[in-house]
Amino acid sequence: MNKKGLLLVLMEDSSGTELYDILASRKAEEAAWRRYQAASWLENLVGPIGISNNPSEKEFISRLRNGLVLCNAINKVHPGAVPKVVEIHAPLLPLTRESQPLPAYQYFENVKNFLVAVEELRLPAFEASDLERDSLEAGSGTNVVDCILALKSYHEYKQMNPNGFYKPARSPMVIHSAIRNNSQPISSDSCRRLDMSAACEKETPTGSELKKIEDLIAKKLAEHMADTKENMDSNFLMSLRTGNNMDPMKLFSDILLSCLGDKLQNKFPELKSTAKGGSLPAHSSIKPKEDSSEPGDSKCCQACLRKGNCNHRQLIQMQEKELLDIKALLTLTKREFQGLQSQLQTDLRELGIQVQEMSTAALGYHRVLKENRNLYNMVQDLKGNIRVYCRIRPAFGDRTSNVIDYIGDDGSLVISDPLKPQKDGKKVFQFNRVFGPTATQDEVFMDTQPLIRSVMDGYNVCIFAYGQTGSGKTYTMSGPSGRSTKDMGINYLALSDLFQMSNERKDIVNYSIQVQMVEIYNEQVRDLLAEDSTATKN
Ligand SMILES: Nc1ncnc2c1ncn2[C@@H]1O[C@H](COP(=O)(O)OP(=O)(O)OP(=O)(O)O)[C@@H](O)[C@H]1O
Repeated sequence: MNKKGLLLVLMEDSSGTELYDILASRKAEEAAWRRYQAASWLENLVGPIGISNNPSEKEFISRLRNGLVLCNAINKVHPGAVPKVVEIHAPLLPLTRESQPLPAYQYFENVKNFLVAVEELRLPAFEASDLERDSLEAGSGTNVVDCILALKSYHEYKQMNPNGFYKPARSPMVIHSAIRNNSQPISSDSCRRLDMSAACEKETPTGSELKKIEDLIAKKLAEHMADTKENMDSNFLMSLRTGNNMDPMKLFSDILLSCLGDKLQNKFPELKSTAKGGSLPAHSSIKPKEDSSEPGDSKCCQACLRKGNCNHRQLIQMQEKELLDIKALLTLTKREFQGLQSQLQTDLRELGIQVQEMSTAALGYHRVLKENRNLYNMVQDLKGNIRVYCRIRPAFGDRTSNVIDYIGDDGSLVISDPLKPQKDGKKVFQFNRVFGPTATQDEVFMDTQPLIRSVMDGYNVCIFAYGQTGSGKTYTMSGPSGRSTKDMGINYLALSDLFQMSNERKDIVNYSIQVQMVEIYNEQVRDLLAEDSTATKN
């Protein structure tokens, strides 16, 4: 079954007369309200026009028939819109053809000029004939009212936006008017049923009139449905067909909303809240956009719609975008962190390898050091565990005669006694090394110094001087008398070397150094550092 057929069945199933009366009553109320708005605005704009508070369509049209009020109004809204207005100086009485003081063509001039001006402002116009007939046809007054209310909207817009571009809004009533203009005219009798005038409001439509109106509504609804997508599903139609107990006005509203769908809701956002309030059937295929969101969000947006301002969806979208950015950043950071972790592990592995290599090198070094030490001490052994050096003290004063005949580099010493024959007077001695009278303290210590290192390696070493009185033992071992640091003897130089080497090896070996001073004199040993230095030991 096609849609038109469905709608016709629907209209027949509803109680026709009752539905028609309710529809007519609602439309009449709305038309009266709009006439009142148009008349009030005109009076505010151009002054009293002699019209009642609740004008009938006939009264309203008769007041505007000469076009004077309309021209004055549009000139107030848009100065100069109608350059030449035909003035009428007559009391404010209802104007019929008989009471018109000027020829009708002059009034027609005003109306024609007004309509031209309205066209130039791109506002919905009406036909001049809408004002000419005393017996009005259905919708004639509606067109005029629509035009005046559009002019009113234009005026209000221009007052708020002097330089703005006015885009005329189409209200459902304007749509209704347009439909009427494109359709065949409805009989004046039928139209009278939609009027609020006392003469018409109680009349009951005949069957043929009712059928005509029903056909017209069904045709227009079917045209809208054809223009839109499948806005009505079979469930909805079935429910309508069987919905005998439904409120007829609600039913009509549902049909309109279903047929016009999003197109109408987009043009008139206020219908969204109406639709959400229950006018749309729950099973309708037309769903408000908010229905797809969360319940809390929907409530929130309803509240915002009432305020005329809703930015929650935009905020949510922004937050979702930020969330995505943060997620991307987190992923990037995780990747960088993993890269750093991997790099750190590589560095640690390389460091471990280097430490291992250094440890191996250190072990090798210690092994080599030990070997070197062993070789060193072996050399010292080879040089002899007991070494004897000879130092010749310089001669003093008049004892200038020199008995030293020869000092060899190999430690040989030849002494000649001038008092004895040549052969018997010569004596040869052999030492490890012989230091002549000119040898310095440092030269003597140089040969002793390797033994100090042997001490630090754990070998026992003993150095002592032997000789007759005044031969220079004290001088060689301690140095010249007095506190001079110049020409220090072997004892001081050896101790200095000992502490220096101990300091160099402090990280490897902890040395403990003790000093003891004894004197061996006449076969007796005396502790020189003891408090009772007179105590002796044999
Ligand atoms: N190589 C030297 N050069 C210059 N002066 C020296 C040298 N050897 C010793 N003398 C001087 O000779 C003197 C005697 O030396 P020293 O006192 O050292 O002898 P000694 O062997 O210690 O005597 P004693 O056994 O009586 O103590 C000192 O005045 C000392 O300065």
